[in-house]
Amino acid sequence: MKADAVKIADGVYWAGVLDWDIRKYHGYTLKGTTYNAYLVFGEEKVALIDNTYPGTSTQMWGRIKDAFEKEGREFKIDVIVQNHVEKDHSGALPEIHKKFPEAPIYCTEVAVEGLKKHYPSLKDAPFKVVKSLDSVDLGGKSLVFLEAPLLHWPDSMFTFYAEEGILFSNDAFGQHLCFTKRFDHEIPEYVLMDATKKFYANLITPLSKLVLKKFDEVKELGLLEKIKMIAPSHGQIWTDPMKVISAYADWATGKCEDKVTIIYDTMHYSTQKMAHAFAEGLISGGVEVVMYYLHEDERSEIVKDILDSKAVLFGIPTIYDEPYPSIGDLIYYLRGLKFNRTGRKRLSLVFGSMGGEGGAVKKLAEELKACGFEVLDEYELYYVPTEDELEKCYNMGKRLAAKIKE
Ligand SMILES: Cc1cc2nc3c(=O)[nH]c(=O)nc-3n(C[C@H](O)[C@H](O)[C@H](O)COP(=O)(O)O)c2cc1C
Repeated sequence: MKADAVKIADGVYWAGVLDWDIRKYHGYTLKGTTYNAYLVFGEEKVALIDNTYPGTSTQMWGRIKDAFEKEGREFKIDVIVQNHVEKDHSGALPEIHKKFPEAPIYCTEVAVEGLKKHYPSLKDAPFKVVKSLDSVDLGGKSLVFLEAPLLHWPDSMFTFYAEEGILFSNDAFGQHLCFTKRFDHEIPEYVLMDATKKFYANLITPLSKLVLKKFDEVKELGLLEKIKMIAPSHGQIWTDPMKVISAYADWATGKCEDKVTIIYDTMHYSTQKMAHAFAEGLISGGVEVVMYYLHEDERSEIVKDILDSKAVLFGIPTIYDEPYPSIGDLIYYLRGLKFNRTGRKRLSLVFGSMGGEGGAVKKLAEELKACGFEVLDEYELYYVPTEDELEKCYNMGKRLAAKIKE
């Protein structure tokens, strides 16, 4: 298929894939994404950095051929860089290796095993294991590697094109967006930052301490000021790298807004009434409120708002002596995401309605404490809330708003 490559710097091209159609990816809701592959043309060698999801390579090959035509070079990839094992970046590696069997595959030691397990046809491929600050010379241009274990998988690494200051960061700094333009400034800023926040919340939150450590390491190596562009493996390319670096630093250190996320579910709408009364109290106290109804909303959107909320309220009714089960999906997710690793214990209130012994609120509060939330109060009431009971919710919301704004 014919497809155009996009020149992003002198001798550097985006040759990735626009996936218009994907709507769910490991439980993450999205409206399309891109798999960003990049070509770097040195005077002697050409490197391909990362590739695309299995079965989506037609577009990528079209763009690769276009880039070679634009550069007037013989169609030959000399160096393959695989920053990360995950299939959305490595799915075309077996085809690339088949076409260019002599080209060494640069990756971390852990990645070799992972890639061979994913793609048995690579068992005799010429892997070249790299460590931090190893480099490959393309002729007048060099690629420097930086291991990034657990950012976000054990095999992850970054590749830095030193002469132009381009950091190929793989998943770090990415966003699940599918736009026709490739650069940060070519799409609305709110859309870009919202998608970046969602990506951080869902993929980077538990790694927050490692993010800060990596920033220190990059600073100590004197690389931070050399980064002129960040080219991630999903979404837009950052021509303003400090914008996303400082956003990551804020999220990693638990910087939050005067904002509360309320998450609830309900069977007969009593817990919903409570949620709305809490919201009114919070709004009256001057904080922003975001509301999620678990019956309709899903976890990858919810955690995006938890990331910059100082408090999170959970409302759940009792069913068969237990919390209504939709909350279980979120609780398991929150356990894994470990929001307290951002250096902030988010405040919480837990509430709900019941019709007998109840108990859902207490059980949920215990779960939330185990997930690192500071549960300030619990409020469980019998069946449909009275006006007085709703006023109590309102007042609890207002008091929480005052505490948040202290
Ligand atoms: C199938 C079912 C099972 C229930 N089991 C319990 C229970 O074990 N203990 C209890 O206190 N209430 C139980 N209830 C009562 C609800 O908790 C009560 O109706 C509550 O007001 C529902 O809140 P909601 O309107 O927010 O859904 C049950 C309700 C239903 C529909």
